[in-house]
Amino acid sequence: MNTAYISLGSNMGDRAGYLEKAINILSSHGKIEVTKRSSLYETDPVGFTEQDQFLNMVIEIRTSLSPETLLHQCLQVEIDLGREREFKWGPRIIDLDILLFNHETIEAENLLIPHPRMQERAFVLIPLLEVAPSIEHPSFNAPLAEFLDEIPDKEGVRLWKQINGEDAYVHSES
Ligand SMILES: Nc1ncnc2c1ncn2[C@@H]1O[C@H](COP(=O)(O)OP(=O)(O)OP(=O)(O)O)[C@@H](O)[C@H]1O
Ligand SMILES: Nc1nc2c(c(=O)[nH]1)N=C(CO)CN2
Repeated sequence: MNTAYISLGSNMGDRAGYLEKAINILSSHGKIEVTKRSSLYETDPVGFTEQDQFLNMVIEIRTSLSPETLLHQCLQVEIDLGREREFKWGPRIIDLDILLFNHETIEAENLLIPHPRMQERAFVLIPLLEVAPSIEHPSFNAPLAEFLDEIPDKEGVRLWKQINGEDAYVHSES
């Protein structure tokens, strides 16, 4: 059985509803079990900044699927929910990125794992560290918490809805 981490984001329409639907569609696939889910974070857009704020979260899954089939399932969720790709880093009703797959590194034409930009993104690292506080980056062999320490724009990521109760990792703005 494989363990993987997936980042979900939405910045159009019923953002929380799209995240929930995406998780439901993934779970309805008999070979994907969602084992942990982070709180929801409202995040300032990174990259193309002239767009609405995102809701972001991370889930941990267990699956017997290969990384390629898991990617296919993630892309299928995006299609099922009606995502239209306007332009790279632009607004989207749903986006699913595979962050980590076991401790593997994969460099295929259509699939890069670990996700190449994950260690630069507070909107990824804060929810990821909530569900997996001591997880390491497979290529750098360093705890991902160390990368978060280096990111200057953490105030752009705010807790929106706590899912895991008092134990949730909460980035404090004060
Ligand atoms: N780890 C990964 N998870 C999801 N998609 C990946 C991954 N590695 C490569 N891809 C490829 O990226 C494509 C999706 O790119 P997309 O246009 O959604 O990028 P983006 O989400 O806008 O930007 P970013 O990749 O910076 O998050 C997919 O079709 C897929 O083939
Ligand atoms: N805050 C935030 N910014 C982004 C996001 C995202 O999910 N959240 N996704 C992007 C492309 O994947 C680009 N920029």
